[in-house]
Amino acid sequence: MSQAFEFPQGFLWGSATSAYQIEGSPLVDGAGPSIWHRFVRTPGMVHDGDTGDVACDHYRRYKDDVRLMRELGLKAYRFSVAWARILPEGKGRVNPGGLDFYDRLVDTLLENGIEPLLTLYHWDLPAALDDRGGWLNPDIAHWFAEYASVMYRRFDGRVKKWATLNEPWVVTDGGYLHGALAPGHRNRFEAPIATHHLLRAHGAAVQAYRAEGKHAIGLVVNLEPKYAASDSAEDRAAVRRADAYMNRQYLDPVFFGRYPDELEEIFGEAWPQWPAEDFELIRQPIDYVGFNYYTRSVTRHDEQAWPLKAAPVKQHATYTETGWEVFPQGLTDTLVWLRDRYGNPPVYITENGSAFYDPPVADGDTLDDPLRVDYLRKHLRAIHAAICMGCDVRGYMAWSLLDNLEWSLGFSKRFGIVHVDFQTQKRTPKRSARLYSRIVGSNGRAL
Ligand SMILES: OC[C@H]1NNC[C@@H](O)[C@@H]1O
Repeated sequence: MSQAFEFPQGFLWGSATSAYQIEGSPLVDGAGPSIWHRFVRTPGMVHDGDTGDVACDHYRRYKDDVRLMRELGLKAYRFSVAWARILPEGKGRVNPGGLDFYDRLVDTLLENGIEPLLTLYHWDLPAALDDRGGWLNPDIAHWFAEYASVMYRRFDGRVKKWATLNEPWVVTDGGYLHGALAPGHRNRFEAPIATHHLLRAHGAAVQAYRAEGKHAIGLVVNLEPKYAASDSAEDRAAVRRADAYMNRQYLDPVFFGRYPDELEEIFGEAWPQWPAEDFELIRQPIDYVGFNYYTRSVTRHDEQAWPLKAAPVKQHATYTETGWEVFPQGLTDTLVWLRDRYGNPPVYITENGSAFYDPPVADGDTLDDPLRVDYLRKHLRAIHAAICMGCDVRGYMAWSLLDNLEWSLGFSKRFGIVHVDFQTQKRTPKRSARLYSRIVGSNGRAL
């Protein structure tokens, strides 16, 4: 092992999942339906008609999965809570059965020396709130803060790292602009409204945490660095629009209390004006940034590309099964960008991983996944390089612990470092899991 890639002492090594993608049992023990429980039943919206009705059956198998994390030597586990298990109607009546499940999960993690990192919202809005307009209803900031407070009071003694939202950009772009994700709207007037209400909900939940919590709370964003396809003014302007829309649209309001100027250019008449007090709520200081990294985009001007007038340019490179270029340098570049633009905030890589075709499970207890091994090694080295440049990166959560439901792609794309046979629910660590275990155990020296 080399000292070349040793990470700082206390660097937090773990893995990540989300409720709807792995739990199954969506309506048991008093839970209410989520918008994904509905969306997967919309013909044609999810690959092969796959649903989260069973998924990885984690709701019932969580003890085995925690044992698997312990055997891999993981120190932390990032998971999300299904809001509709806690508040079946999204607000008002609290469901003891839902709280009890997450009690069991958190206690099992702690008994196994694994730190829980809890995300309050990972896309599975209670359907009852969607019936009231969901992220388009300004009252959702209060509904979300009410839900968050129920969770803080129950778990803050055991959970020390909270996140309000996972990837608000995906919620808005997928759920309200392009319609590929729940609730499946395609409306350029709704998208900025959903964005703003997501940010207000984030701020309200952080404000509630400051009144009730004693530890750390942050926001998880997906960031995708944009590189100009040429040095032309058109392509550089396209990069600015794409970067504003995907990367600065959420962090600028949180850190600066304002949206990037490019968004009014992008949305035009559909871009609302918001009252100043909203930004005072949104810009509540956070304790860390959760950064989900997968890929970059080489971007050119495209007059026909709605609404950004920007389009990706394919590269001569390795691409994952989800069509994402493998580009570890983008992770280093974006960490440096975060350091310089937002004052070097503490950052946890809350998701990073890759979907590649996995051959059928080999005999014995490991499945070979060379492309994912290569992706993992190169991206961890990219993080190490950023740390050496002074970026305050404090942890890494591999996406994902398990193969799971990749939203509208169903079970067709496998991100897990552990293979799941969805017929038998058998878990089989892949070679990437074995490597990751050695990296965790040596704090990076095995890289
Ligand atoms: O596409 C891979 C992952 N990206 N971030 C959000 C997760 O829910 C996805 O599975």
